Amino acid sequence: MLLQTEEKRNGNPRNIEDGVILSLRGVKKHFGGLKAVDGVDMTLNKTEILGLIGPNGAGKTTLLNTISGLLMPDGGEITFRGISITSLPAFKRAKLGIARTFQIAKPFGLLTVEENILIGLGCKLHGHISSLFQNCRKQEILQKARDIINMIGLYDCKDQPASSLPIGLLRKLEIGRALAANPSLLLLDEPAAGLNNQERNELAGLVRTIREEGISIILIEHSMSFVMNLSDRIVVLHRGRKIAEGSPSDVANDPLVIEVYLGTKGGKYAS
Ligand SMILES: Nc1ncnc2c1ncn2[C@@H]1O[C@H](COP(=O)(O)OP(=O)(O)OP(=O)(O)O)[C@@H](O)[C@H]1O
Repeated sequence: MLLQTEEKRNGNPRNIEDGVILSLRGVKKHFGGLKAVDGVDMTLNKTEILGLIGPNGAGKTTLLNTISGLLMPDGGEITFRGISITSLPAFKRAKLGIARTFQIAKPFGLLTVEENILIGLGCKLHGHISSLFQNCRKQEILQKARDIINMIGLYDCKDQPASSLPIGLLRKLEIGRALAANPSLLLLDEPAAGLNNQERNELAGLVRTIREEGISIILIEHSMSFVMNLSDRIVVLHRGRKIAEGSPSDVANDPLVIEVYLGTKGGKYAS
């Protein structure tokens, strides 16, 4: 098995409700008078792909940031694998198994694809990259890096500097770097933005493979075909509030979602 999730490492996960890996209750994040996230309740099931959609400025990235710990919520409770993480800093959430990608991929451009993945593995396993090259587990770590590189489909360019990659491959590398942290929850912020159809299809295949490895996924995306085809369930945000939740077709048929976000393009996903 390529990646070991917490469940696979430890047998039964600690103390979590049946099937639920992440739970948000009344989560709020305000910027001055702006209620960017305004009391959101949400759950994520194990190995579920949850699409998070809504108009620009709806609060999607802000909500993701409160889950990853980049932002501390101003109210509410976030539980991950049965543990309250509401006030934990980002690095502690990462240690518990939450990894993310950003809207703009920022790899170490001068380093190769493989070195970028090794940094993720080194930070996870040893705390500092320099120790990676001295320790006796070098072969094992290199093998893990190769496994991840194979999984993201970048083996042929593993020795190329990251800065030389086109955007479709950069997005995969960004995901590979997140996988190096051995997460059980992966947060993807607009991974398909700017990709052509072929790149999107490849990315969708990768996301499905990651789920098959036992990893739960929250996916923010404006590409409706991408998110509707991939997601088991969709949550719709508008002005910081959850306005709808359900299967892709339920959400596509929801009059309020059609009014504030999907418009007529929702019809295609309504069957
Ligand atoms: N650090 C910040 N300081 C002040 N306002 C912010 C900050 N971050 C986000 N906002 C505001 O919060 C609101 C929600 O932003 P957010 O980026 O979460 O929306 P979004 O749904 O992800 O939008 P998009 O689809 O355009 O990425 C917006 O009005 C945004 O301008």
